Amino acid sequence: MQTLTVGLGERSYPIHIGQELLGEGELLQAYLPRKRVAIITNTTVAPLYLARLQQTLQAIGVSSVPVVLPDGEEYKTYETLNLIYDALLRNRCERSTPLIALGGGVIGDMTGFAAATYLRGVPFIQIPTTLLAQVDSSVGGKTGINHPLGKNMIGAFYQPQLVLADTDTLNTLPDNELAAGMAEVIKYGLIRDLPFLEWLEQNMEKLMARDTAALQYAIARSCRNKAEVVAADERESGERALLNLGHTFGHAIESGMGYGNWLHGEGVAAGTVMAADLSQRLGWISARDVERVRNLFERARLPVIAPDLGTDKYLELMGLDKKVEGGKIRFVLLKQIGSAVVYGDVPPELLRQTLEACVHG
Ligand SMILES: NC(=O)c1ccc[n+]([C@@H]2O[C@H](COP(=O)([O-])OP(=O)(O)OC[C@H]3O[C@@H](n4cnc5c(N)ncnc54)[C@H](O)[C@@H]3O)[C@@H](O)[C@H]2O)c1
Ligand SMILES: O=C(O)C(=O)C[C@@H](O)[C@H](O)[C@H](O)COP(=O)(O)O
Ligand SMILES: [Zn+2]
Repeated sequence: MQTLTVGLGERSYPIHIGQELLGEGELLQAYLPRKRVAIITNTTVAPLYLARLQQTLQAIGVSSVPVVLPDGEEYKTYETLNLIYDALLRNRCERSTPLIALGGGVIGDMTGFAAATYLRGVPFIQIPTTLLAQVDSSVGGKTGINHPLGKNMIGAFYQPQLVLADTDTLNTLPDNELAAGMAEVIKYGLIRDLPFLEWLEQNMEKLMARDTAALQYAIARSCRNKAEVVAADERESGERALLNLGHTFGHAIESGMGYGNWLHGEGVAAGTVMAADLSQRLGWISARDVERVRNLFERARLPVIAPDLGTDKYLELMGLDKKVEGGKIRFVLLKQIGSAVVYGDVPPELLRQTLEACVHG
């Protein structure tokens, strides 16, 4: 097992990464003094891992209230959030009752937001079971739900007390979901960790074949990158925005195509190729660099051609991005491979060229 820390003063917390952690009650014990928790999960993850977690909790004398939600990005909504509140109230969960998120990023984001708001705040623990959640969404405290007009539009910054990433849970993850997580892994290399990007280029086939040691290394290195960024800029007043590489385009793809039709990681992959294309049009990176980015996503079996929503639709959807300032869209772009910046002065003509070029490959 490897342990990292997200350094946020008295709100600092550990990330434990390793095999068979769902059975390690001692890692949870200190966070459950009142011996009762609510486990928020979904209809896919519950049959796989709920009983195992409940057994582990029982062994340390902790009882649990399971809350099993419908599965899918299309359920990351106000209505589903309300199902969590209903269950917590019906079961008389108190301020001292921690919530455990057992699942992927959708469950983690919604559980975190429920924890931030139920009784004005209860403790929560992340037990991420997808690659994406283990490398990204379980760390850093961005919580929330979607709005029909835009991704993650309603939410709060609210940190978990503990992240427990049991890499064995990835054994049941479908291939396309493994690939989706890889998009965020590649992101860290592109924005701030060139040696990691080079390692990914050397090891992508091993990772996609689920080599245990390679996956464990990639998860830990991703978490280290994310933890450093979050510790430096918890509420995204600066550097944290770099974690949004590919997301301005990607979120537009997700909402424009209808939530759940493109996976988040798939939107990020195609969106990152668009960001690379735009960076090239600005003269910052070369055509070979763009090809390098495209090639790595392809090797991770991710889409590199964006859906043709129409240029005006893209512009409308991206106009709702959370990074918009004074009506101007601010993009995360590549100054060079391994180094990103936030840039708000993209000439409209170049943006249109990218939107037209990237939907045709
Ligand atoms: N808060 C953040 O910082 C942050 C970061 C990145 C992404 N996100 C959000 O995370 C979400 C995407 O997360 P995701 O990719 O984990 O998607 P997800 O939560 O929808 O999970 C993907 C699918 O895998 C299933 N699943 C989960 N664990 C499994 C397992 N071990 N075995 C088999 N199936 C399993 C899920 O039920 C679901 O069907 C998006 O809503 C995105 O906006 C948030
Ligand atoms: O943690 C962050 O900060 C990120 O931007 C991580 C992203 O991968 C993630 O998709 C996040 O939810 C996007 O944030 P948003 O503020 O653009 O909704
Ligand atoms: Zn993301």
